[in-house]
Amino acid sequence: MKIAILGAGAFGGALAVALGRERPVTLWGRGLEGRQIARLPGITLPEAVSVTPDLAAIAPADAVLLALPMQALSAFSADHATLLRGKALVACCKGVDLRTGLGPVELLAQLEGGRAPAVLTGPSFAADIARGLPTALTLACTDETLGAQLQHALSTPVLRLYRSTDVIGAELGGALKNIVAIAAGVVIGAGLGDSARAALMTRGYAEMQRFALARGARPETLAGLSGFGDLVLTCTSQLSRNFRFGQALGAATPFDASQTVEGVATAKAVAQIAAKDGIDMPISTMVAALVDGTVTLGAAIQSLLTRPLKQE
Ligand SMILES: NC(=O)C1=CN([C@@H]2O[C@H](COP(=O)(O)OP(=O)(O)OC[C@H]3O[C@@H](n4cnc5c(N)ncnc54)[C@H](OP(=O)(O)O)[C@@H]3O)[C@@H](O)[C@H]2O)C=CC1
Ligand SMILES: O=C(CO)COP(=O)(O)O
Repeated sequence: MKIAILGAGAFGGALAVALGRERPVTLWGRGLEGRQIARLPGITLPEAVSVTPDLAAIAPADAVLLALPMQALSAFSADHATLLRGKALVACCKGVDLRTGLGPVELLAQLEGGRAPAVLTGPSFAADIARGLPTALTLACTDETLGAQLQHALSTPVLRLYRSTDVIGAELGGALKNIVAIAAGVVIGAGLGDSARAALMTRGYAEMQRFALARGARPETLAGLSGFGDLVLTCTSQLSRNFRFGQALGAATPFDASQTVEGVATAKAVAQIAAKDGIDMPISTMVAALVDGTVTLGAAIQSLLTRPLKQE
């Protein structure tokens, strides 16, 4: 299976490093030249990685990994539908498209004549993958045969892929945990303490399950790497941009706007869907309001703490 990766940011670059240590792989990024990845300081791409700024160069690939920010995926895949047609597409982004309310797999499935798209998601910081540290991810695809082929093609001795057919559960776990990570960052930034963060994570997980199950996800997927696993990682590490963004919000300090923080747009998308479908999502709704500036930090905290007492 010939593999191409689209997007030479942190995650695309890290996947190229990991796979390129084992097999040939093509990495495309706009304006990409040389063997350094701007978002991965100190990392050099292995020799087996062919680097190109020319998208046509990925034409021979059988499998294409799309490591782009979620909000760029819809336009990008539509613009390059002809090139992507017939290939095994693997979404590597975490989020919900704000315009359509769709996840990455659902967006890619809209391309005509395509094979069942897959999603690669789970607890994995690009910096860890690029350093060759052990990582476990979920590869979800409704086509079991293709899923197994991708699992083997994309696993390495230190990058272990677990297979699933629950693409909705896998993509929603990765999308929703970013919202909770922003909220966890707010809790820590505002000085509310580790106990409050644990409570927030637990109630956030309940919220993730409520939303994902309503959309057809399986509970065990949410309890796996792509849900619970990534929630724990992202809510507890300073390496997470979503967590750091929330922390800055909670502490009222500046944050580098050039960073990709997927939870911002996804919180808005999820809050809209939850309101329309009548799903109780207090944390996501509050994060959406907070990032929109329609509620103050004090009011957001107060609103979550004064919800009616209920059974767990
Ligand atoms: N970083 C991580 O640890 C992990 C990230 N992910 C997920 O991977 C996805 C990508 O994130 P990440 O790599 O970290 O983000 P980065 O900000 O590091 O990189 C994003 C890349 O996408 C490119 N890009 C943005 N918009 C477009 C577009 N319209 N057309 C073509 N290329 C575009 C950027 O190019 P340019 O620089 O030219 O703007 C950049 O190379 C996210 O959904 C994230 O949640 C998943 C697991 C781990
Ligand atoms: O998804 C990630 C880890 O699994 C990366 O998290 P951030 O996007 O918050 O940096």
